[in-house]
Formats: sequence, structure tokens, C-alpha cells
Amino acid sequence: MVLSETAASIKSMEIRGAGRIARAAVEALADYAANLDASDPDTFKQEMRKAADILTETRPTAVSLPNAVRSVMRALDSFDSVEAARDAVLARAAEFVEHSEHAVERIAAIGARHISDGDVLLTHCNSEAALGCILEAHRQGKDIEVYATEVRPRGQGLITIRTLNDAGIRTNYIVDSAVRYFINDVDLVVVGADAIAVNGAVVNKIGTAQIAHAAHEARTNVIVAAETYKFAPRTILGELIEIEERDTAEVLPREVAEKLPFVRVRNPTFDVTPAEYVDLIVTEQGAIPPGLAFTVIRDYLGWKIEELR
Ligand SMILES: O=P(O)(O)OC[C@H]1O[C@H](OP(=O)(O)O)[C@H](O)[C@@H]1O
Repeated sequence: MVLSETAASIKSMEIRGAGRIARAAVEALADYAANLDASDPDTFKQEMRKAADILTETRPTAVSLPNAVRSVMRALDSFDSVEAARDAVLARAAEFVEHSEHAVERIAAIGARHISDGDVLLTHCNSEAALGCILEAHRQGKDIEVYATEVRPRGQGLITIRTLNDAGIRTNYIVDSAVRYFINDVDLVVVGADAIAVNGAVVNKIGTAQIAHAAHEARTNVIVAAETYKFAPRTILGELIEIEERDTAEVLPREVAEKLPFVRVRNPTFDVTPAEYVDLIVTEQGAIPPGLAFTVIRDYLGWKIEELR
């Protein structure tokens, strides 16, 4: 797939999920680098930077995307030949993809330890990291049951219930607004993340904050499964994570909306769950309370404070 096609697929959500878009972007960058004809390293770098910008602008919230692109672009820091720069990008991209896949497996292994035999779980949206934990607990022979939400407006819950069904896991499929109705039947909420701020606040699919609030009220624990590259370095400087608002036609068909001139349809894709509603964040480096988010940014993302300015 050429770079512009990958960018379009990420934008349209044909490729979706914070981890998957990060890997797809990195693969697109590598492919672009492999075929880029440049006369000198500076031109090569400039062209790569333009490509990186096209990819990072596709979806503004999932921090995995700029973090992944940046980790590849850092390979271009100093080179005296185009070939050496190209090789460095290809090597770094392959390394990132391998790291990402391995991270999802590690999270599954660590997250499964927090799921007990007999647990009833609730998940929201379609997160490979969160589902990994659930599938691993089932694989280990734990008897679990899952509530999975529908996830308006894009309906990612359908992907989730297909995966759970294929694994033979007892699953209840519910509309998003039924979460509070069922929350007392749930032992543990397991969700993914698109971004995590330095204060431990979790940005995830719209509706997650309501679920976490209902869980908090019912004293039900909430765990978030997220690779370290979903932590947002710039939040150290107080920068907020931009919340994407997608096309309103995803919520209400345009022909219906057009007849309702006083109605403004809104379609925020993500919301922010405060750290106090999150019990644990499971990363590939281990499980941490949300209050330790800063240590992940400091220890694993390799950002230097001066680069943030
Ligand atoms: O990286 P993994 O764990 O797969 O997914 C993390 C999150 O990414 C998804 O975003 P979208 O569906 O692309 O908007 C969901 O919000 C999901 O919880």
C-alpha cells in the first residue's frame, strides 16, 4: 500500500485501533523510505518528514501514532549517505513493529494475572491489548464471561464479540447505555487506550469515562491495557490531548440532519477518564497505578525534556 493509501485508510478507520494504526504508519514510512529517490541525505530527510506529517495528521488523538512515527524518524538524526539513512529507517521500523507485537503479547500475559477464575468482565470498543488479556485468561483455563458494548457510532463492539465468540467465551452484547444497568454483575472492566496523560488520565473510545464512572460508583475495578508508546510525553508540559470529532454523518444520516436546522449533531470519538477511576494500567513493562504514568514517559519513551519544548 502506498503512503497516501495508508493515510486514507487510517483516516477512514479502515485501519483502526491505536496499536494497529501505529504499526501501519511505521510500515508505510518504511515502504516510502525504501522507494524514495533522493540526491542527498538532507533531501531524503526532508521528504521523509513530509511523509511523516501526512501520517501523523490522519488522526489527532491516538498518541501511539506520533510516538511511533517519531521513533522511526529519530533514526534519521545523522547520516552522510542516502543509503545509510534508508537502511536506518528500515531497521528502526522493523524494530518498532516487532516491539509493538511483542508488547501486546506481554500485556496479555501480565493483564491475565489480574483476571480471576469466575470473573465477569466488561470491555468497551475493540482493543487488541484489552482483548489480549481476556483471551489469555481464557486460554489459561479461567472460566470467564464478558459484557461487550455496541460502541456507537462505528459499532466496533461487533468485531469484539466475533473474536470472543470465536474463542468460545460466553459473551453478552449490550448497547452502550446499558452499562450502568449491568455494572453490578461485573467484577472487572478491561479497556484499552488511545493515549495516557502524565497525570494518569486515560483517553479512550467515547463512553469509557461513563463506564469508569459507573464502575467507580459500584466499586468495580477498572484496568487499562496500553503499550508504553500510548503515553503522551507532551502532557508533561501541560499540553492537552486533542479529542477527535469525526463526521457527524456517522451519528445521523445527512438527509435526516438536513431537515433539522436547529439540531447540531456532535461526534467526539474519545473521552477522558480521570486517573482516580482507573485502578491499574497494564503495560508491557509491568502493571502500574495511573499515578506512575510519568515514570513510563521518563523511562521508556526516550524523550529528552528539551525535545518537548
Ligand atoms: O491499540 P488497541 O489496544 O487495539 O486499541 C486501543 C483503542 O483504539 C481504538 O480507537 P479507534 O477504534 O481506532 O478509534 C479504541 O478506542 C481502543 O480502545
